[in-house]
Amino acid sequence: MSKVLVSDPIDQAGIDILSQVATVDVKTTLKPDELVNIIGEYDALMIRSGTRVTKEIIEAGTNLKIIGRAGVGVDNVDVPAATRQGIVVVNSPEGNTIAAAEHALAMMLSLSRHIPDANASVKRGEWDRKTFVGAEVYKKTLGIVGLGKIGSHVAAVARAMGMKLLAYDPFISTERAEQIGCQLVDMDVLAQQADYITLHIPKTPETTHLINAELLAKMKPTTRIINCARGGIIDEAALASAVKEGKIAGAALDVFESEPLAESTLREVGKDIILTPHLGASTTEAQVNVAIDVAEQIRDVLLGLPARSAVNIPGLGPDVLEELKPYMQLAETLGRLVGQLAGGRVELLNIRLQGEIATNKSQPLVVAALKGLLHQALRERVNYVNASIEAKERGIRVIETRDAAVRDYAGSLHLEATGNLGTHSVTGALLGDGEIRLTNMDGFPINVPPSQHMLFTLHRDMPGIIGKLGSLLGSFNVNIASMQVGRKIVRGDAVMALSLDDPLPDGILSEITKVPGIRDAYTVNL
Ligand SMILES: NC(=O)c1ccc[n+]([C@@H]2O[C@H](COP(=O)([O-])OP(=O)(O)OC[C@H]3O[C@@H](n4cnc5c(N)ncnc54)[C@H](O)[C@@H]3O)[C@@H](O)[C@H]2O)c1
Ligand SMILES: O=C(O)CC[C@@H](O)C(=O)O
Repeated sequence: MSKVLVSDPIDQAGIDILSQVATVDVKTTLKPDELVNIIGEYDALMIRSGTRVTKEIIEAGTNLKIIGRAGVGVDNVDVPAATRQGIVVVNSPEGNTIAAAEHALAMMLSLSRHIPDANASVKRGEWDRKTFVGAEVYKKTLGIVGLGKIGSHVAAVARAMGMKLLAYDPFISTERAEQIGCQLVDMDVLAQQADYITLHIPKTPETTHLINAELLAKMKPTTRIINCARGGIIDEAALASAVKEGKIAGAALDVFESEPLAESTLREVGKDIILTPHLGASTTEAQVNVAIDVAEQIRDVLLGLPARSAVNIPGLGPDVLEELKPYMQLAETLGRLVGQLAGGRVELLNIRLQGEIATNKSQPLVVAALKGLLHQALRERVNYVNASIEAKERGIRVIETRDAAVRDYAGSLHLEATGNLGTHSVTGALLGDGEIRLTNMDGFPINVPPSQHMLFTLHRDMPGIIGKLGSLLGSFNVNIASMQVGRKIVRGDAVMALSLDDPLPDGILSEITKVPGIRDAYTVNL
């Protein structure tokens, strides 16, 4: 049975799902060196934001197949190191969207009305109404930095509260922003005009210290900033000075450059800075959502199925996976087949996507074909995560073409592999019931389902050849399950595709090519 380590507090709903397929150990107080020492035992690791999954931990995780982040941000995982080792990294892109958006809105209102300090003063026995005079958000301008899932929900609620909306997001179209009721502007305009600025972007090299002393200097003295995205997007020292010196009115922060927040000038500023301990996703609802979402993906990967929200499988989002899932198996099967037909060292793989799969969302099919192609050499070491890297490192050139006009099946794939032993090609399609059909081999039309053990021959189409091959296989105690001949012209060249109940014994291929008329024979195990 597989073993899963849960190293941060995760809702029981997630543990229950994992327990269906694995032994689950919940250890939420491990120090980094303790995690390095035990991670080798586990097939999967499930975390929240508390565990930092470093390269050292990943390298010690020799059995790891998947790291599941119960939340959005994967900045606490060394994703390149995981990719290199073929470990899938998944997250829950939507499970805590509402929770994080509502926390940002709560922070905005709390900051405007001094709720945390007013509450503390009443609890101290005071009744001070002068100190806590606030500001309204109605008719004020909210500048949203990052108009993704959380930013869009914040926009919808803020609009309903009567706020005017500006947004900065270089990756969002003007039409999309207008749909949400936002005017797209550049960061400087947003900084100069907004009364409230809320951040909903990932932390990347481009966004680190996006809010710095220079930008703070452009803001109005009445501006308030909310950060429920990631620590480090704001230069904390510059922010603390700007609020202290009255250059801006205040800030509400849920996330910090280093967490837990150590000694910091942010604590010294008083009622105009509100701090919460990374609570954006901490609602009962969000924790159930993310736990279920990520646990289901870990379960699927441990069962050999693809994950719907893998962050390190190029192009494979949930919507794409839904559409391409049936074709992934086809691509991998054809990759395995053509790799074994080509034998030796493959240098070039031509992939043609035909019919309904000839779209620009087809990159996962290329990855699946490469995974199949490399299976012979790498076995279980190759997977959807590292197939492209492994192919590149082996010097395999990949050429991808698309032809939507081919309509003999709804969608079909044609793979041609060229290596030091020659060139071979296969085509395959899916039938209406999802069954795979091999429809062409080396240019000869066939119509056979793939099977575990197969034999292909290239021969001259002449009487008696099938009988001789059958007798030869019989003499080696190999049972034929099905057989089909594909030819272009009568008595010309032909291929034979045989499904066998047993693997071919060593040495039989050279006997097969001694049969008069048979030029070549290839054994394939799928
Ligand atoms: N505080 C919490 O507990 C909590 C909870 C959930 C999410 N988060 C964080 O909130 C952030 C947003 O999450 P989301 O689900 O909305 O993500 P998302 O991917 O849906 O949206 C992010 C948006 O940022 C934009 N963006 C990327 N780089 C940018 C740049 N350089 N400048 C401006 N915009 C840029 C993208 O185009 C995208 O629209 C993430 O950092 C996530 O980790 C925090
Ligand atoms: O795990 C958490 O509580 C925080 C999650 C949040 O930061 C996220 O990026 O999803």
